[in-house]
Amino acid sequence: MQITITDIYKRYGDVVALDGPSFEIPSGSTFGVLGTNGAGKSTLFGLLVGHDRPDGGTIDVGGLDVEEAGHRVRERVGFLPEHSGFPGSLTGREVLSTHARIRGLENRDERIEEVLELVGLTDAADRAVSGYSNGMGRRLGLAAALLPEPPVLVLDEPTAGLDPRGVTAFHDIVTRIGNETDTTVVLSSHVLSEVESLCDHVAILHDGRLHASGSVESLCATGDTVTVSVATTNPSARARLLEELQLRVEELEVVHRDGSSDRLEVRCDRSRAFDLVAHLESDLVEHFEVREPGLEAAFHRAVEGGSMADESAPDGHKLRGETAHAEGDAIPAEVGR
Ligand SMILES: Nc1ncnc2c1ncn2[C@@H]1O[C@H](COP(=O)(O)OP(=O)(O)OP(=O)(O)O)[C@@H](O)[C@H]1O
Repeated sequence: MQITITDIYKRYGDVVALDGPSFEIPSGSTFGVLGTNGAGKSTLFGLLVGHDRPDGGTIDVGGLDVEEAGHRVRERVGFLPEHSGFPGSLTGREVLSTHARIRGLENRDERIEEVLELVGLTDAADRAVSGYSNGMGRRLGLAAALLPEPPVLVLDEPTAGLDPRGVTAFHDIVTRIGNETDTTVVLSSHVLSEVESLCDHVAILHDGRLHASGSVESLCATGDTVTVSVATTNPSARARLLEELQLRVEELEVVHRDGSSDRLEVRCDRSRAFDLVAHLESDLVEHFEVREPGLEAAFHRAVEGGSMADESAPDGHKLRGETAHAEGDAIPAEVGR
């Protein structure tokens, strides 16, 4: 089911949370909404699932306007909010049974078994939710969202706070949903590697504005830089190597800034990559890895490059880059994992 977002505005008092982004979410895609903290992702999701009303613009879900046909749209959209909680004394199965009753689902027992199996909670279904781990709680929330077989699934930071096993389990479920159903999955995340592996399309928001959207493949293909990760022999070797590289390689950008570690991550123009690698043949270096620009580079380019509205501004007042600014160390720290 296709979703079309057109010139959507939302403000909270003086804060403009969404400043007119427009983009399409293709039917059946797994779509990532990316952005810096406060970019407007959760606000957008709140509007998309009909929990809140926009101050301007429209969101169309499969031909229905969210504002005009709120109830019918909500039937089409399963939602896993960023924070969800269930009464701890109920078992997982009882939680789902309550949700199914509220939704008026037929064949409810059968469907409950199906979603329990899909999210890997069959064995834990009769345990009280108070004993569930964080990851199990998230999977139960996903099961509840999936119960009515919605054609659209919206997941707000679904893996935030999960341990690596929980993250992997969640990824497997989302991949399965993507492969085995026509569901349009819309998710937000700060972990770019996660979005790159799960999603086929993305939108990048910053300060409530759209900075890029399209297929992951097309966004990643436009990079002209390479990233080099270097493990040095110790932190002082790291400092010496960095000093040497900065002297010898033009326009070197340091991606990983932690001076107390022996790891160094730098980015440079593709044309300088040979120079860079030549200087890594040194006894300061344990090993290194050269990476093609991925979604991480596309994200930084988009955030630093200005919004799409700036590019198309007819009066020329809003020049590319004028309104956008990188938020110093905060961006690599948040998204560069
Ligand atoms: N209920 C609210 N009242 C006031 N301001 C709000 C409210 N909800 C969001 N905002 C503000 O709107 C902006 C967008 O917030 P939002 O939560 O949508 O961003 P986000 O991209 O989801 O951020 P994060 O990645 O940190 O979760 C922020 O400046 C935030 O402080």
